[in-house]
Amino acid sequence: MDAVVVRDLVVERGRRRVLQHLDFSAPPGRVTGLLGPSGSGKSTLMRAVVGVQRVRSGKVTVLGEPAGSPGLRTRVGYVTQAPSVYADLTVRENARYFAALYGRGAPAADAAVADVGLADAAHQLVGNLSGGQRGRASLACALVGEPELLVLDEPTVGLDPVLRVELWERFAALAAAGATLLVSSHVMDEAARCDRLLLLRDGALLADTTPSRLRADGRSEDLEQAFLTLVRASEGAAA
Ligand SMILES: Nc1ncnc2c1ncn2[C@@H]1O[C@H](COP(=O)(O)OP(=O)(O)OP(=O)(O)O)[C@@H](O)[C@H]1O
Repeated sequence: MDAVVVRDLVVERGRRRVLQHLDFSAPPGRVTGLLGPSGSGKSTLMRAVVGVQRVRSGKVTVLGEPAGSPGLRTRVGYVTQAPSVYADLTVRENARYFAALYGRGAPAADAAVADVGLADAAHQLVGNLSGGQRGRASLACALVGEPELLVLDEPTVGLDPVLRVELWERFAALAAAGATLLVSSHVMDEAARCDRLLLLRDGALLADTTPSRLRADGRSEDLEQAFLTLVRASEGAAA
């Protein structure tokens, strides 16, 4: 069974149609990357998957249930671009607080903090951390519940290259252990680390593909170049 199934999804925000008749499914135990330029609708689609976005029409099914169902609360982890951790608690206290909410103990919390590379900062108040560190603290709090589906909105923004690579390795390990990840990015070199790629442009799905298929279809080893070739081809087809 696919972990996420989206059928004919239409979302309007303000007076604009920001998602236009999207159809896709995300397989379990895989990292599905959601890529596209700023404003293409990545965050809106993630909000629809976690059930916090009002939709105009269409259907979003997550782990076999309608998106946003109460039964999904502990099965789905969501990390937004704005870190959602308590500034007046330390990193460790935050992780332990979320661990308690998920019925897990302190060792699980400490392991999640280490997983995001924050073991050395575990005793620091979140309010004193850098933006990138705060984002990782937020990620640790989502990981601690070991959700079956992790929805991560641009989790590597503001991180140095070493940390970015480490986090992507962590995502791959989570998927190998059975979790499903939906991860957005506007950096095409991160696309190479995904099993599946959804390329969004102007709220429409330009391609539902894999890194190797994108390279072949876009006739370039460079994913950014291949993506641009697809964009130009679609613009040519629309003209
Ligand atoms: N609260 C809102 N009210 C009205 N329109 C909105 C709202 N939030 C987003 N939009 C519009 O919806 C469209 C999609 O935005 P969304 O945030 O989903 O894009 P994105 O691909 O995640 O962008 P980014 O990479 O910059 O976060 C954009 O045109 C944006 O201006």
